[in-house]
Amino acid sequence: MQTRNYILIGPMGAGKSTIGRLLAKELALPFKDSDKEIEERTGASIPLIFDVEGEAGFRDREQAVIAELCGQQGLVLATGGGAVLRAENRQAMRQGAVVIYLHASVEHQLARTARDRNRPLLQTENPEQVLTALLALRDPLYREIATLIIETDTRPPRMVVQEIMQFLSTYNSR
Ligand SMILES: Nc1ncnc2c1ncn2[C@@H]1O[C@H](COP(=O)(O)OP(=O)(O)OP(=O)(O)O)[C@@H](O)[C@H]1O
Ligand SMILES: O=C(O)C1=C[C@@H](O)[C@@H](O)[C@H](O)C1
Ligand SMILES: [Mg+2]
Repeated sequence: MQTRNYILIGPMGAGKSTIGRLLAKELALPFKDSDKEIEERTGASIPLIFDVEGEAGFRDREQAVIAELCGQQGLVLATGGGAVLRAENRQAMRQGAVVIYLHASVEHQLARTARDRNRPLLQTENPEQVLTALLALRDPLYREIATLIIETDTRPPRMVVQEIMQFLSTYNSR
């Protein structure tokens, strides 16, 4: 049962990194964060990678990391908000994994990302407009590969984890 991967997808500020870490503790599985993994392997921050290589360069690095981590077993993996953009990533992520879409409204995404300068796509005059456009484009892609969708606007991280665990208790015993 514990050999499958548990993959968190969803927009910036949905809580993938925060909830992924807590969920990994609950499941007693190793936790990986594709954004962190990219930074460690590149030896550069995400903003610097975007500056030097552009978003396309970042997406190439992201694809390589996702392919490798999805090839492993028994991980909890928090992905970046744009990891679903490439069909190759969607295919790799849905392969034998439980894919959990953490949903958050633009209002909550905005509040949760406001003070963090580490997200290059939001360093603009109007982050609300950017988040709205990104969610419209990506929401169908998140839904396409989701095993489970959880609303995070009204639930603190621990409650989100509890809900995931409740779902898994029936899903894993099928
Ligand atoms: N359910 C929640 N309720 C309130 N605050 C939350 C919730 N989930 C996460 N947060 C807070 O929102 C901020 C962003 O969370 P986090 O970094 O986990 O998002 P993310 O989905 O990993 O974003 P990214 O796609 O940019 O990596 C953090 O400060 C975190 O504490
Ligand atoms: O939503 C996105 O496209 C991104 C989200 C972050 O997790 C990082 O992967 C990066 O800042 C891009
Ligand atoms: Mg994250």
